[in-house]
Amino acid sequence: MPALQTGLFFGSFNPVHIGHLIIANFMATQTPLDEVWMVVSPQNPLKPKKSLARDYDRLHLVQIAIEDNPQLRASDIEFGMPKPSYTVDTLAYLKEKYPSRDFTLIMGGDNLATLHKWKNFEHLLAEHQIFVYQRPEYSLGELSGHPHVHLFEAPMMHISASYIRNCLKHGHSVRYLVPEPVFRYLEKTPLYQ
Ligand SMILES: Nc1ncnc2c1ncn2[C@@H]1O[C@H](COP(=O)(O)OP(=O)(O)OP(=O)(O)O)[C@@H](O)[C@H]1O
Ligand SMILES: O=C(O)c1ccc[n+]([C@@H]2O[C@H](COP(=O)([O-])O)[C@@H](O)[C@H]2O)c1
Repeated sequence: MPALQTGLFFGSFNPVHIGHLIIANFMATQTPLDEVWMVVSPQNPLKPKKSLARDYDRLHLVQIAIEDNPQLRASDIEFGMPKPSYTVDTLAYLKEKYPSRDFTLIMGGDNLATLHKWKNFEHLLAEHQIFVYQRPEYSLGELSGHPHVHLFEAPMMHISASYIRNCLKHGHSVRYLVPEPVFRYLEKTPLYQ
């Protein structure tokens, strides 16, 4: 049987928003990938931990955002691993745990531009394909010419989790910026006030 092609979309998802979901769905339906796992990172090595909601709250928001889509899955694989989360270590663990899957990394052009700062990025690139969606406001950097880097033009929303947290902090509505179940959950449970 051919290996299942699984895309890994890593992020803090603090909180998940429609910009993330548009990318996950695009990659699951318009590329050779069979499915996309949204991997919730407890701590990004290059970002401050400040204003980060608890791991399981962020995971729950991703779960309720995608529960009706069989091609998308929320993953807590990094919760039990050493912090901060280095992607190369997570991939080594996943490869061992799921030998019948091929894992491809999904990232935005902004992340590709700083990939040379990631732990063992040469190994990451040698072992895995990377599907990159272009973000018009960022240049791609030197690694965009690597044979394992594949560029895609996906629909893009100009929003970020920081913008959403800021709206919530000031009591502004985030309706339609996040999926409806996430909006309803955040109304009842003020994670970012
Ligand atoms: N609007 C968007 N469209 C496409 N990709 C996005 C968008 N916002 C974030 N991403 C990408 O999604 C991944 C996970 O992002 P992350 O969880 O850090 O969200 P963020 O919205 O960038 O958060 P923050 O504003 O807190 O930095 C990253 O690779 C990031 O580049
Ligand atoms: O492995 C690394 O060295 C590394 C350095 C920076 C970021 N990452 C991962 O990349 C993911 C997306 O990063 P970001 O900055 O867009 O939130 C996040 O899950 C991080 O754990 C990984």
